[in-house]
Amino acid sequence: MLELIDITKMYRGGKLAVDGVTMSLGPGLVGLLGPNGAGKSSLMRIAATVTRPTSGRLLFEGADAVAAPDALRRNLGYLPQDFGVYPNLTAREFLAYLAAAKGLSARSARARIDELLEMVALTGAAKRPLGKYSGGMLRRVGIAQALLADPKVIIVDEPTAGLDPQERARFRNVLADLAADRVVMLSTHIVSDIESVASRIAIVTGGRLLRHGTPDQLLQLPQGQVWELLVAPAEADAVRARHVVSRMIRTADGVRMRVLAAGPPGPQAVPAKPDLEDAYLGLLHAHSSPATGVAGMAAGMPGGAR
Ligand SMILES: Nc1ncnc2c1ncn2[C@@H]1O[C@H](COP(=O)(O)OP(=O)(O)OP(=O)(O)O)[C@@H](O)[C@H]1O
Repeated sequence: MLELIDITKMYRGGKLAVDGVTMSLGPGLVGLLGPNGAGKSSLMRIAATVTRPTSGRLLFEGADAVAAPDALRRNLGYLPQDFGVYPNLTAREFLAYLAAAKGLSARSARARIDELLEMVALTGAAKRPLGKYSGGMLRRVGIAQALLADPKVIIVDEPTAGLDPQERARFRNVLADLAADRVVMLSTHIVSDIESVASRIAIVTGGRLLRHGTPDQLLQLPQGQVWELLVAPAEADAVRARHVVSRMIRTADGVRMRVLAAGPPGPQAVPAKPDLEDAYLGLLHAHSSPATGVAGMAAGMPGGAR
């Protein structure tokens, strides 16, 4: 439904924020995962037709959405990272104002706003001024405004930043429901934000798309290369210097470490079942240090995902 073809974005001053990204998105939730500064917001602004790419093509239902963005814009809900509200308006007034700006009639706007407030669990708070809302409630207003025109494509930029775990979970569930028959693109630098809800995950760093695949395909990458071991506190630094450590916990018995390595990182190491955090860290490491990267992770990906 939405295709990005060899997209690049070079800002004034020469910063290459997006470097040849190609991805094709159909219904489902795609999680754009990458560290700060990876180019996620730039890519999302391009997909939302807010910024023009320096080169490359953006197609919506096969038609050029850079030269003629209106068809995509009519079908788009976008929640930018720096979403602002009018603090003196209530949620209902704010949504009514935006609905009018989008050209919805007052009557259909009223019905739609009721439906959306219910969906994001804000019906009870709809008459309170937005200035009195928590961060999580404001994000939910942000999602409601993105859904006003019942879009086919929903783009949300780091929507869970600053939310508590309960709000994060609620937000994830709302987006997962929406993704049943829509394209939902969500960016984050936190693996757990998307691991339970994304049908596909795109890993980006330095403006490049490292991998785009299903969670199962990504999980294949560190297969056989994840280990757990318990070391004395004095040995932990040496292990960290040699290997990618995806987790470590200090316990009464020593330091329990989870390590990515082609072979056992120590005599007591036992193999562990890879998770997405392992796959993500392994890919980032293989990209930044291809010579020492975890075996096979810089090369092709099983399942043909890219
Ligand atoms: N308008 C701009 N002008 C110049 N450079 C920019 C501009 N916007 C972003 N950049 C730079 O482009 C790179 C990618 O930024 P971007 O915001 O797209 O990344 P991100 O992955 O969304 O990061 P974050 O999670 O920190 O928002 C960064 O180095 C950033 O400083």
